Amino acid sequence: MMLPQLLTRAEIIIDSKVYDVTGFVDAHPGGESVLRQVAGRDATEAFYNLHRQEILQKYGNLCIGTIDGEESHVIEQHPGDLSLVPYGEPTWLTPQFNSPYYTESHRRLQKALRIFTDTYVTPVAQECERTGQHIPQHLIDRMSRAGILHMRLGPGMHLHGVQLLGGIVKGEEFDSFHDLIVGQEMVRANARGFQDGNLTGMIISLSAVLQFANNDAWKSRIAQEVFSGKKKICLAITEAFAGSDVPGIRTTAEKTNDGKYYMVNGTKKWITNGVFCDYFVTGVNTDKGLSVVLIERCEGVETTPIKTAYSATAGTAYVTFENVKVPVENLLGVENKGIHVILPNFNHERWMMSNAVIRVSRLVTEECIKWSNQRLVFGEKLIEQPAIRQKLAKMIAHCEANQAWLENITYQMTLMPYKQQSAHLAGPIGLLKMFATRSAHECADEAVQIFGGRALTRTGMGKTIEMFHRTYKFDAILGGAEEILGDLGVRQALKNMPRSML
Ligand code: HEM
Repeated sequence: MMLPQLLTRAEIIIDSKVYDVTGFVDAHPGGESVLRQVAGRDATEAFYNLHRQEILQKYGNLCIGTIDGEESHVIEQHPGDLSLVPYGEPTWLTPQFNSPYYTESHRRLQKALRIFTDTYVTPVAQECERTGQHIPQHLIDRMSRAGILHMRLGPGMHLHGVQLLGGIVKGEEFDSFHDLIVGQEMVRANARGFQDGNLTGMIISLSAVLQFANNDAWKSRIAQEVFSGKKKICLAITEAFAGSDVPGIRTTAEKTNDGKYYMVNGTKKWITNGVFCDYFVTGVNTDKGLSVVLIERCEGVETTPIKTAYSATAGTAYVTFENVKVPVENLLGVENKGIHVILPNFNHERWMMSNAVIRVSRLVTEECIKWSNQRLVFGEKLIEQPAIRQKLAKMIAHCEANQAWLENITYQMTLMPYKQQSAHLAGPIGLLKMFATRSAHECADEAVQIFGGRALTRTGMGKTIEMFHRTYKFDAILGGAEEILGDLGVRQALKNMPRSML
């Protein structure tokens, strides 16, 4: 329909608002001619067939007015808002549903963290993912002040007395469901390389220092430096020679004659955050077995970035230790019994990875539901195709099943003392992570088919799908490959099988 003469050739209407694109046509990523073709017309349908509402929010300065007597129909999302897309949120955040697990304290944390993530984390995450820059200090400082660095380690004494997000939740009341919320809210920044670059190394290594340091004053110093954001720490276990096969590592630590130092020699590979870390919680071979020592960056420690499928913002490193002198006080746990330092932390790491990939699978599903309702093909919306609805059904089912299983395991974590968790939950957590990444595989595959060519480009409407399809394998490999974890789950279950059942 041609619109009133008051529109000049470079003005268009989208959802009852008038945009003057005169100064924008040359810069339009979709080209100049498409805009000229619709100039002077209502371009609502053409626009939403190819763009998201967030683009209009970004280019809000082009809007010069609203058509008299008309109202906008498309909802604008603001920082902190819940998604209104069906299945866009887990059921506990869907008003019509109930949940036995979440208290007011959990809900307060969710709200505050969503605003924090939308406002401060997402813009930085998107930029770092694009440029490959490491996480900036100002964001680390802001997270530190809000207690987010403490929270990301999960429940524990380290949270006691800490003000969380300005005091809305007490450190003492923080449990595994708060932990679940922190993980699920922060991954909504939707930048897989940054997700790991955002100090994931700290989560999986500082916990070992807190639990196994042999000197309290030393432990407090390291913890204070890291929680304040002044120093960065990572876990250095895997090697070119040994991935999930931890006992196979070759990095050696030999005691000096005076017994005061270890001389460390060897290499580590795939070390998340290694490029920008000050401390390395490192697996080494001592004379009779595996030990874990904290190595401070010094002469003899070299880190080189490894190019991975996700952005360099993760700081993934190849690390070389050459005659590195490490004080024996930096030993964590007992010499030659390092496996007891490494194993307990695997549970939280695997649970945390499952938590994240389950939430991102939902985000991908939400993108597909939106796109299917937006995209016009052969004169009708994509969602009119039964084949598309089948794909969405499968994706939704995977997301819902995984979230329910995750919440069940998380509930057990809130009640079981630490020792019981190791005995009873290592297997179920392994199986959960295995299944969550199998589901991610299914969701990534279906999402690409739904988005078509746009799922193969790093910018534009399909960018979330492109990234997920390119990176979900990080979750299927890191922290224990699917096959290893499935096997662990079955072996642990069989340990508890009574002989009388034979
Ligand atoms: C205020 C109006 C508009 C703005 C601010 C705008 C902005 C953009 C931006 C930022 C992109 C890059 C893709 C992305 O990041 O998603 C893009 C792509 C594109 N735009 Fe626009 N656009 C506008 C109106 C239109 C209209 C009315 C049409 C068509 C009639 C159009 C056609 C296209 C096309 C064909 C692409 C390439 C998209 C693809 O291949 O997926 N744009 N636009």
